[in-house]
Amino acid sequence: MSLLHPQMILVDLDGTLVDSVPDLTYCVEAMLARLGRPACGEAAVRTWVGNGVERLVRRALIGQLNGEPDAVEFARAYPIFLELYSENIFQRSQVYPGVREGLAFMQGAGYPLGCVTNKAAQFTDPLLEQFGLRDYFGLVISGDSLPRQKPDPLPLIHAAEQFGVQPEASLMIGDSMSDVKAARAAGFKVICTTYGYNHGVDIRDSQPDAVIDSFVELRGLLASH
Ligand SMILES: O=C(O)COP(=O)(O)O
Ligand SMILES: [Mg+2]
Repeated sequence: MSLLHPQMILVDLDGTLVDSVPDLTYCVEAMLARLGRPACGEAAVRTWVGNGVERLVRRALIGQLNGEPDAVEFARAYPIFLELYSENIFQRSQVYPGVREGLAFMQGAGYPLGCVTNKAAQFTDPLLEQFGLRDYFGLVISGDSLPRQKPDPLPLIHAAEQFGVQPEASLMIGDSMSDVKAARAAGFKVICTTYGYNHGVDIRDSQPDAVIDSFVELRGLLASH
């Protein structure tokens, strides 16, 4: 592939910048324990992350990706999870190797950067701040910032408008099929990480424009001006 030269780059958070599943698992399992239910294990949580914390809690209650839990049980469980996660956003989570180098490269090359996540804003901001990542981004859009989240293209189109850049001149970097679907629907190019969370499916099946094992590989894919 020839070097990409977008005018703006959006980056996903969970599974792309930060391995947040250890904290999410801790909170899901603590919630299940309070409800008198057995633990689900980290491997399952890894396949359930990506569509926001509300979907994560619904999936944990039914023990699978698709379907709906009992409404009364969900109404009991969700506030428990929110309380737990607000106190355990970053304690067990880590920035993936190569991410800081990749962000510094993109910033140094003059690319305007935004973060677009399905994570709720009350958790996004402290997580980015804690790891010193917030200042790379001129714009942060969370899962509840707009009426619709990824895979809907709305957050990507909104971000392009805010930066004053055409979607066709924009790039999304993410880890899941939601990132690819949102990017395609918005008219963005898309690069995916191989290490993130994609519901247990190989992200190559979604045919992103390129895949990377680490953000350091962005040097070889993006023009450095
Ligand atoms: O489901 C989540 O909260 C994670 O969302 P993200 O991968 O869009 O950051
Ligand atoms: Mg993600």
